[in-house]
Amino acid sequence: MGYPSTRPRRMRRDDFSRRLMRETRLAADDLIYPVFVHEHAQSVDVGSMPGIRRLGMDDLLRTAEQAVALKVPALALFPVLSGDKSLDGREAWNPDGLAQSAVRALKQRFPELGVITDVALDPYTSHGQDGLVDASGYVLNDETVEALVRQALSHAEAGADVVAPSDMMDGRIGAIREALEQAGHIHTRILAYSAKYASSFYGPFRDAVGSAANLGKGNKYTYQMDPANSDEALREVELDLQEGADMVMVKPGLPYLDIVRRVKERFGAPTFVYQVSGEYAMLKAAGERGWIDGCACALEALRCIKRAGADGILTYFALDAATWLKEEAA
Ligand SMILES: NCC(=O)CCC(=O)O
Ligand SMILES: [Mg+2]
Repeated sequence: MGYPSTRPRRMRRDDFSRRLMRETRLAADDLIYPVFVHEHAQSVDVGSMPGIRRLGMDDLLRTAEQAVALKVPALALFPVLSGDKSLDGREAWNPDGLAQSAVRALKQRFPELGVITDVALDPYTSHGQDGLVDASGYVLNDETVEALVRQALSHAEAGADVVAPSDMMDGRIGAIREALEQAGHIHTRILAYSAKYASSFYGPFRDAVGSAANLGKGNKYTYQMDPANSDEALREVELDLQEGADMVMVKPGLPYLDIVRRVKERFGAPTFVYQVSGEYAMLKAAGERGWIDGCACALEALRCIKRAGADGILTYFALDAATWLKEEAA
């Protein structure tokens, strides 16, 4: 027999056999669209995230309509406050606050669209941290958890389908789950940001929600995870699942796919990935300069996140990607 004895290229030769042996598929069903909503009627561009705007209520509803039409299953809502920031972030659990009002408006118009809310204090605190701080600036765990419980309950009462604690306090999933059960919100899902790393890729997001100036030179190293760690992510995910999380998340995405793979293999739980603002900004910027094919690279990144083990992806490309996928299939 001649050399080579095996020819893997046979299966790659034609489109039909490439399609037959494709191991994973990216679909609109896999995508969650993060949206920024603010109090003003006019929408405003986010400079460091081309194509992304802080939405006024009308545009938020228009965006939701597009998501429904493209079969994107859910939106993740991030409020941008201009005033009302305080040391303890109390606006976070105002039943008539921006997030709560946006949830009500969305669920009323688009009951079939999943609405995910962010549970964390950073959009609401004058210091830009995700929780309450002591005199030295240290983020207090148990006091913060109490505030997060109030915030999560106010979201559930407004009609949120999923509450997503993104704060990384210890024990908050258990506390929120117990409070939801006691209040009769037995159907409210919890998407836990379980392995959220202290990443520099969040920069454009902090511009978008306007917490960058509040945070100043501060950092989140005392609660978000060290990018050097992997075993710690498994311990965090295990705790959140024990405490009652329905879904877990790894964040950011592309530089953390080893974590995604370990989490999915170890626990087999619904596992989500947040392709964060910095990842989006890099792809957009290089695409706009013509240095890469922005659309092809975005779809490739999303496919790789899926291949690593993600069941779904929070991505600022969600609507674009759903459109491109539709065009590909046509
Ligand atoms: N809770 C959301 C974030 O902290 C940042 C997400 C991003 O950078 O896109
Ligand atoms: Mg934890």
